[in-house]
Order: sequence, then structure tokens, then C-alpha cells
Amino acid sequence: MAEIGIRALHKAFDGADVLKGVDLTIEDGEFISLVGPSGCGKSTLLRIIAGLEPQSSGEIWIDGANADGVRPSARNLAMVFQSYALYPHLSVFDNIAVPLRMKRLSALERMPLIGRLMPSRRRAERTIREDVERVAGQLEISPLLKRKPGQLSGGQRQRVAVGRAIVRQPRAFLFDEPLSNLDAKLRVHMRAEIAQLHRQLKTTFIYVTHDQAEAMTMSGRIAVMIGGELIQVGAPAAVYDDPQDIRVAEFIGTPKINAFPARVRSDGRLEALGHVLHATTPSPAGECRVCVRPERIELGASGLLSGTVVHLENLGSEAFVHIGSAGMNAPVVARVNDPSQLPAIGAAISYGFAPEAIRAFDASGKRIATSVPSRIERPREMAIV
Ligand SMILES: Nc1ncnc2c1ncn2[C@@H]1O[C@H](COP(=O)(O)OP(=O)(O)OP(=O)(O)O)[C@@H](O)[C@H]1O
Repeated sequence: MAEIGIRALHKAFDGADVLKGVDLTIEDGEFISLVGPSGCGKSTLLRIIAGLEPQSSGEIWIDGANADGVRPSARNLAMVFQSYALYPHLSVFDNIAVPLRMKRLSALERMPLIGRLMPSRRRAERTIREDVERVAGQLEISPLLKRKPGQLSGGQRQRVAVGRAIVRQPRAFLFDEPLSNLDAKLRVHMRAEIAQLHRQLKTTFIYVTHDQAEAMTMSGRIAVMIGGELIQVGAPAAVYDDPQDIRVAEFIGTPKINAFPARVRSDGRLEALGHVLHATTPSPAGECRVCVRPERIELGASGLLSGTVVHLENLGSEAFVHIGSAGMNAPVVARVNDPSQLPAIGAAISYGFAPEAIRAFDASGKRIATSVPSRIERPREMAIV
């Protein structure tokens, strides 16, 4: 078990800043995901925690001790990679046993011929066998122990890689995009397995992914990284519902949040696409963005905004209607819970949204407060009616 502290961490490669002052405390036993677009510095941060990469400045603390100068093996953190990093010539059993043999056998005991004759090696091998079999049972890969990695499916290989990490009983697990080589269905299955594993082990999990759905569904907290900075850290639902930066609002959630070009009027009212909204802000007058999640867009005759249906995505249990609207760079996306009620492509359509659904951001992308003036009577709960 480990609490991990990241303090004012900077990293530059060849003069290019990749991490620009990251501060984060990862609680003992928590499951946190570092999520962000490709190239934002997530893997670099994980490698620095593991001790595989030196930082340019700043500190890593593991269980209250500064990790500076502590070798990766002495940090006792287990890393699980996207590539699995299994030894192809070794059986599943031997792959899982590798870290235990490195730890429990002396160099002499590890020698193929002499080692085999040593009673101490035979004793150590017995405990190694017990540990490997226990972990294999836990991960339901016991029938695969004699196979080579080349004879396994992607999901099975991933489980072996996880097994090799678990067997060492590390203080924390560092996962670097471990599911990206798997097909979509298996990825969803493995998400549930990894979350279940965390509940079982109760060890600190740090999980790097560019897949926001993966981060949202598995972890207790997500840390959104963009351009080498931690932009927002919090429970998945809080980050989704209460994004503090438009980059977070746009990165988290599929389909993407709708962003309407808007402005704050001098009387504090918000205006989007030329329509005055039933929402006010204390922010100064000027350009802004009004964002609304697809599930909060309401289709219907009472909506004042209008457009044309340009695309439909029917997923069976729900559907998304894409609406081309004047003044918008991208179609507005609305979620429809009953796909039997879909409009036709090409149909003219009206839409709106409740003022409570608005998340507004100033010109620099920072969230601005909004409220719904009580004196305004709204016939329906729509911001635009
Ligand atoms: N050893 C290196 N030398 C030079 N530049 C590097 C090195 N490692 C990473 N970078 C650069 O640092 C930046 C961040 O890389 P990093 O792998 O941490 O990103 P990431 O967020 O994990 O991306 P991805 O999801 O694509 O893996 C990238 O621009 C990358 O090209």
C-alpha cells in the first residue's frame, strides 16, 4: 500500500516542456486514472513515478519518503504495459515466476545446473510455485500455466502481465494503457476485471489512458492532463458534470459536449446564436461559450433554436441526432432515449435546453458561474423557448 506525492514536477525533453509543474497526491489504496489526449505527458509522468525516467525538477514521494535516487526495483511499484512485455520463450508459469525468482533466489541458485542441485533453491521454488498458482487461480488462468505467450489471446496475455505484477505484492500498480491492444468488446470486459481486482487487492492503482470512457468507468478519481498540465482532478461524475475548463468539458464525455458561440451582455444575461438565454453570469461582458451535454438538448416544437437533421446514430437502446445549425462549426448532437421516435435525415427541427444545463466558459476557456434568475417565468424548463 502506498501514498504517492507528486510535487512541482517538471520534465523537458530536448528543451521541450512535457510536464509543466504537476502537483498531485494519490491516496493510499485509491484507483486514480491519468487521462488526456495523446502526447499530453501521461506516460512520462508514470515512468517518472516508477523511476524509469528522471524528472527535470520536482519531487516524487512514496509513503512519506522522497524517491529521489531510489532505484526502480527498490520503489516496489509494479508496472503493467500496453505491450504486456512477456518473455515469448517462457511459459505462463515462468513469466509470472520471473520477479519472484529475481527476488528470492541468489545468483548462484538461479544458475541452471548448479542451482538445481541446491536444496535452498528447491525450497524457494516450492514457495514460488504456491504463489504463482495462487495468483493464477485469482486471475482464472490456472489452465494456461504451461502455455507460451504466443498461444494466448490478447486478453489472456494481459491477465498474465497483471499476474506477474500482482505476484510481487507491490506497494502500488502503475498501468500504462494496458487495454489498448484489445478489441472493443474485450476492453469493456477487462475494465470490469481490473476494477474488480482493485476491490480485491485494495492497493493503490495509477492507470494511464487516453480513453476517457475507461477512466470514467473504473476509477474513484480521474486526473485530466492536457499539454503537460493537470487541469482538473475529481470523481468522474463531478468532472463530467462540473468541468472547470472547456478543454475538460470537451475531452470528457461521448459524444462531445455541444459548444455554442455566445456572449455575456452588459446586463449579465447570456446570449447564444443571437438568442437571449434565461441565464445570467457575474462575469464581465464579452465573448464566451455556452456548452450543453447531448443528453440535455431537448428536441421539440417549443425550442427556439432550429436546424436540419444531418445524421442519425441509432445504437438500439439510445440514439443521437446530429443537427446542422446556422452559426455552429459542428453539428449540435442531441441524445434521444427512444430510438423509435427519430426524425428523418433532412427534416427541419427545433431544439432548446434548460438553463440549468448550461456550463459556460470565458474566452480563455475558464468556467464562469451562471444562475437562473428567479423572476423569469419559464413556461417549460427551457433556456431557449
Ligand atoms: N524519450 C523521449 N525523448 C523525447 N521526447 C519524448 C520522449 N518520451 C516522450 N517524449 C515526448 O513527450 C511528449 C509526451 O509523451 P508521453 O508518452 O508522456 O505522452 P502520452 O500522454 O502518454 O501520450 P500517448 O497517449 O500517445 O502515449 C510527447 O510529445 C512525446 O513525443
